[in-house]
Amino acid sequence: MSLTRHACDDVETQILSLIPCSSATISEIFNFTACRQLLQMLFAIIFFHCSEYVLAVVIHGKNSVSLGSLLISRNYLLAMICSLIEYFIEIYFFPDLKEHWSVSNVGLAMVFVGEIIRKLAIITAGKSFTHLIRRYHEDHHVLVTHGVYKFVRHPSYSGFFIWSVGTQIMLCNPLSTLAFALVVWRFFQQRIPYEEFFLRQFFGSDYEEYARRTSSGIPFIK
Ligand SMILES: C[S@@+](CC[C@H](N)C(=O)[O-])C[C@H]1O[C@@H](n2cnc3c(N)ncnc32)[C@H](O)[C@@H]1O
Repeated sequence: MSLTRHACDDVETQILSLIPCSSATISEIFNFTACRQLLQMLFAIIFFHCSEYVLAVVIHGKNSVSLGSLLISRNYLLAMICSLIEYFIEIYFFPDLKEHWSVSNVGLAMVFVGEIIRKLAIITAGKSFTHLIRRYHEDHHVLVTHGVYKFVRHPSYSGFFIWSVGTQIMLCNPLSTLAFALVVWRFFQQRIPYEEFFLRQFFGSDYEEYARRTSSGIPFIK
């Protein structure tokens, strides 16, 4: 009986001795740097998705918009979760990596710039902008070549490219920065020719000429 009690006391002492240690570790992980970077990330994500949905409702009307306009896919969620896992592993094992504030601030600036370019594109294209690629021409779908579309053919994609890579630079996540750049680039490399196939069908030589004089807006994609 007294032996069992002794054993219990030992276990209790060991558990208690662990508590201050683990709370210190948690406060080390959630220091000022982590709180600021993770809050910035949270705001960037919430603002991006909510504003996509609100703009779609304002432009197309509530009845024509689904929750798909929040632009949250399974692969996107997976990518974001992986980037957070990278963040927590690195802040635990290499905390100094997250203290590169000049790098993180460049990422924050990219998030702002990317967001502005994307939203300018959506507002400029108005009803011609849909989250899903149109495969049939509709009367109100006109070729847009003014505003941000004067400078690049795919400003909303340029904006998203800058925004998404920016979120990872902001978190000082080297692996996810590289992975996001590659995956998002590959996604647009496949999507742009598909989208332009229909734009050429809808607008013929007008689109041909526009495409000839205007670059895509994504590096290494013609
Ligand atoms: C998700 S939006 C992307 C628009 C454009 N690629 C961009 O990055 O800003 C896709 C829809 O926009 C339409 N679209 C793309 N470029 C357009 C243009 N210059 N004028 C009119 N519609 C366009 C396509 O037909 C497609 O249905």
